[in-house]
Amino acid sequence: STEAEKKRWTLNDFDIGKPLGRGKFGHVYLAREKRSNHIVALKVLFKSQLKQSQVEHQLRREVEIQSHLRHPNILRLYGYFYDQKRVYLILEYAAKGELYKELQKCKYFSERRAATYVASLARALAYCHGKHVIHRDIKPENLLVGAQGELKIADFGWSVHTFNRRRTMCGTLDYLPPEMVESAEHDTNVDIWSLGVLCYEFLYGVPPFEAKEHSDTYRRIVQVDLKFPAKPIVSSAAKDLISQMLVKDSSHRLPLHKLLEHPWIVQNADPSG
Ligand SMILES: COc1ccc(C(=O)Nc2ccccc2)cc1NC(=O)CCSCc1cnc2[nH]ccc2c1
Repeated sequence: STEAEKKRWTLNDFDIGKPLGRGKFGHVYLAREKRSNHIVALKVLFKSQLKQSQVEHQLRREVEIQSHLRHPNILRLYGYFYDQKRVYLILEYAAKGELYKELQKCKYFSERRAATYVASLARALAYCHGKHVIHRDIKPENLLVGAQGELKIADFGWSVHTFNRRRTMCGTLDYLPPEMVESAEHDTNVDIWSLGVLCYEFLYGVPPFEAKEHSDTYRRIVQVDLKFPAKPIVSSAAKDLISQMLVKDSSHRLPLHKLLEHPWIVQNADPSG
């Protein structure tokens, strides 16, 4: 681990800048580490709220996992520190912000842009699975964009924030695979399903099983009621890839290394990611 992990950081090591957003457990600020002038995102969590939600162990486990993850498409957790009332997470700052805002702005992405994002996420997930880390909750709200336009899985504390965000994101179940909706146990193949849902949303601007009522979304997911709209026009190669990922039996979903060899990815993804 680098010196960043070992050092005992304090708030005095940072100049605090503008707020970047807020979650249930606290706010995130742009910050600059004074000695190195390194720009980071400083996430401030209130111990009182962590305690009353019994998530301290969750946070400790997550900090432990994140401190070993090093991948260009996974947002870094450089370190953490705490004072009397708060815990501070020193996070990588993604200069181009939240992907879902970009998706809302341009409705849907070109096939090249979608394939480039899907390929970089597949590489990041393969890296995580290699380290036995799964359920990197990959939906647009959890993806940030770095200075060079590269995607970063930001992972807002998946089981905590996402639950919180899922409720605040008007309770979307859209990204859950059948086995999670049916609350069976899940494995790394849940991430293939979520990546398939994401690929669909990148290309069509809406998730594949969207419905007005929760119960309808639930039914569409467990029945894998997959339909491709006539507009926007999407290549059959893209539809073929999505159809191989959104498969009910998790063991029959296209594995990540096969995804990276799929013609649609090979022909459309920018290799630099
Ligand atoms: C590795 O990442 C994380 C690791 C852990 C946690 C976390 O809170 N865990 C937790 C909390 C409580 C209980 C249990 C677990 C959160 C993140 N990541 C984020 O929160 C991303 C947005 S903050 C950063 C950031 C960067 N770059 C930006 N550019 C524009 C906005 C923006 C925002």
